[in-house]
Amino acid sequence: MKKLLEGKTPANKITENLTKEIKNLKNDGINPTLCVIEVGDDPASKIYLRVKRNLAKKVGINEVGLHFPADTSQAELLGKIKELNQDPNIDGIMVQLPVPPQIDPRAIFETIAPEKDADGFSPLNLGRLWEGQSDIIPATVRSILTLIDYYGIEMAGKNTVIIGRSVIVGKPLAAVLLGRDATVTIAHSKTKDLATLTKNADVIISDVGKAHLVTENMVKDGAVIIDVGMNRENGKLMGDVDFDTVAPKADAITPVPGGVGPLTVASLMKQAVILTRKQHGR
Ligand SMILES: Nc1nc2c(c(=O)[nH]1)N[C@@H](CN(C=O)c1ccc(C(=O)N[C@@H](CCC(=O)O)C(=O)O)cc1)CN2
Repeated sequence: MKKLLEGKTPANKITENLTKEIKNLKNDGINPTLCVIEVGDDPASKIYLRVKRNLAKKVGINEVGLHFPADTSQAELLGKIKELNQDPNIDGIMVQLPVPPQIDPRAIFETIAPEKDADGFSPLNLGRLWEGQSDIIPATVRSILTLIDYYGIEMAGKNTVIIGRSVIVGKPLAAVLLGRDATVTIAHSKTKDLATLTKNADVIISDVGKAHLVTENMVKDGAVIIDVGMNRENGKLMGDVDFDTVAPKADAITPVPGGVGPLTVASLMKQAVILTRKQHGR
């Protein structure tokens, strides 16, 4: 392995730049405000929300946290989102996932106003990615692009296999990488011979949530491997890629933890500032 694609250094750089940018906005009387909604009491979400709160404070974003009990109805949540859509003091809105089963995440994505869509999950913003718009994009996708740019990975003409077809990572990532002239294939649970695809890939990006999914015999020498998976095995956090055996073959590979993950929250803050600028005509 030639390069370890660690996320902390580019995340710190984003944080530094955002701090300066927000200071300038505040000097002009603009106070970026992000509303973060939690429904229920998912323990992992609590940790991510704390990280979001702390980073917002660090860079100078005004974070408004709202907590709803786990039995909140979809109608009640959507009603609150509609109110926030109309609130001129709120620049960005996001609802932490997962939400309780009585709430359909798609209804949330469809209700958040596209111009306040901090997660970049609204159908309009997701659709615009296929037209080449890439200023409002899901945080994980932005994080992957940040790694690609920071480490100077050229995507044009690269055979790129994305494993996972989620609406919030796999599909938008395909749109954005097509925009970078990559040759993109999306593989998923019904894909017949995953190894044949991955063995021919210059870049493999996995977001499935299955430990040891990508093994050494599935990867060609010199491939770039980006692992978005987060799995716990005997208490240990690991990605979808068998890091120890795949890393020696790879030209570049993300660690898990420490790769895409640390960039996710910084990417959300970046997006909150982009939304703020747009709403204030900057
Ligand atoms: N509305 C949203 N909900 C969720 C999102 C999202 O982008 N929007 N993503 C995840 C959770 N998440 C942020 O919300 C998140 C996930 C992982 C990390 C991270 O730093 N991971 C570390 C490991 C952390 C650990 O030890 O558990 C890493 O990979 O190195 C940050 C944020 C689901 N919900």
